[in-house]
Amino acid sequence: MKSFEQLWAELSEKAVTRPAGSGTVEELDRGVHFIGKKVLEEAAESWMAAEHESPERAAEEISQLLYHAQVLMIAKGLTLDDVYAHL
Ligand SMILES: N=c1c2ncn([C@@H]3O[C@H](COP(=O)(O)OP(=O)(O)OP(=O)(O)O)[C@@H](O)[C@H]3O)c2ncn1[C@@H]1O[C@H](COP(=O)(O)O)[C@@H](O)[C@H]1O
Repeated sequence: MKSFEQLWAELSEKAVTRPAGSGTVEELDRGVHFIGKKVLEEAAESWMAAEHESPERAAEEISQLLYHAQVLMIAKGLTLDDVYAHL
């Protein structure tokens, strides 16, 4: 288990060190357009899981939505504070 901030630290480091086999690095290389579609896909799956599936399944899909939102932030050069400033 990891927190939102722990995941952010891990993904930010991988974006710099670019370890082989990282799905994050692969997504970053594919760019904002590809990552944006993943965000939409996981948002839809989160919605459907919340409407029709168990709380555990909804939590799983929402975790993927948060992951892809973080990858999109990194691709766009944003920091956590850039986003937190709007909360
Ligand atoms: N939390 C996640 C995470 N959530 C989702 N995904 C990716 O998001 C995609 C969607 O997952 P699923 O296959 O379950 O989704 P699906 O909709 O059924 O099918 P597809 O989207 O794959 O077609 C997959 O390619 C996963 O690899 C994630 N990939 C990585 N992480 C975390 O990010 C960290 C870094 O990952 P790497 O960069 O791969 O080392 C890891 O330690 C994980 O904790």
